Amino acid sequence: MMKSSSTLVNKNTIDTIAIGGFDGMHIAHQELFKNLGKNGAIVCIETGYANLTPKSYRQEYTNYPIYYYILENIKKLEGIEFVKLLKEEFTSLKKIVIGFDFCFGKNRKYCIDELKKIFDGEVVVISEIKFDNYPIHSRHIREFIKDGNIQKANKFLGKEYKIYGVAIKGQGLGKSDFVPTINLRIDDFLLPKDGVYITKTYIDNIEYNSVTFIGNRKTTDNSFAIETHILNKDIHFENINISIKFIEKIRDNKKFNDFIELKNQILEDINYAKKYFY
Ligand SMILES: Cc1cc2nc3c(=O)[nH]c(=O)nc-3n(C[C@H](O)[C@H](O)[C@H](O)COP(=O)(O)O)c2cc1C
Ligand SMILES: Nc1ncnc2c1ncn2[C@@H]1O[C@H](COP(=O)(O)OP(=O)(O)OP(=O)(O)O)[C@@H](O)[C@H]1O
Repeated sequence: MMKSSSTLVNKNTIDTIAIGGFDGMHIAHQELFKNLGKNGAIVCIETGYANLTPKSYRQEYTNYPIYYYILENIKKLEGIEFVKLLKEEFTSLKKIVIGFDFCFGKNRKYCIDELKKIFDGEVVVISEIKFDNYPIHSRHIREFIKDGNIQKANKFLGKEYKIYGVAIKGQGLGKSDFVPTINLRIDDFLLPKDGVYITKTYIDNIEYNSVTFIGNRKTTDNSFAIETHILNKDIHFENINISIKFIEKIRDNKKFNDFIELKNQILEDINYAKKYFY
């Protein structure tokens, strides 16, 4: 199926929609999308809290066009008004796909039964999807990421957790005293717990194996940094868009007694990552 941007699709052809916040576009969200059919679309309610796939980054994880609605603008609607809005927006609407816990409208007082009564088309309800008996939800994935439990987060996401940022100027110490790194500024995305991670880094759509450090550089200037070292390559960039996929946490951030100790540890981290990749 071709990827359909919402700007390219004729809204009047859309006959099925899935509704929700869809931060992370995780495994359970993808189960909903399986019911969208040929002329489906995703209606994404923007809470302002999405930080796994903020803004329009969700489109990367589906071929269906996504239409964004700001929660603040629709949360006071009565049930009838909400359904009327959907039918005005999608004039061929026949089917709505939602999860077991979907509620909407003023004070979230309208849930599945009300939707079935108000909407004159089909309402498909997906029962709670779990992984190893644990319910899959964006809020749980955020907690795994905040704990550095990347492997579990990735299992729930159904893909490797990916963040986007911009390369910025560093201290200039890496290349001379440690290993070369690309320093990053990350906005909007949830950062994994401070520490060192096995990662893949994407620059100009090229994938590089890497290790990434997140945290205060306790051993040097104590300032907060996100730095990625590309394995087996000495490349340096600034002001370029970069994305990073997290694979596994290697260790916590640490203060070392001197630069030599830190350098030795960084080399060990690199070796650990190389064993994963090669
Ligand atoms: C794989 C890796 C692990 C790192 N681990 C630590 C650490 O545990 N503690 C710390 O203070 N700094 C750590 N750093 C950050 C270094 O202090 C940092 O790369 C160095 O200060 C150079 O910074 P610059 O790129 O801004 O010049 C790590 C960096 C890398 C690449
Ligand atoms: N585990 C799940 N099983 C089935 N449906 C789900 C599941 N999680 C979410 N949904 C459905 O997917 C849609 C999007 O939900 P939502 O954005 O609230 O996801 P979520 O992962 O539950 O997020 P949060 O943890 O922030 O509540 C809703 O229709 C919701 O009912």
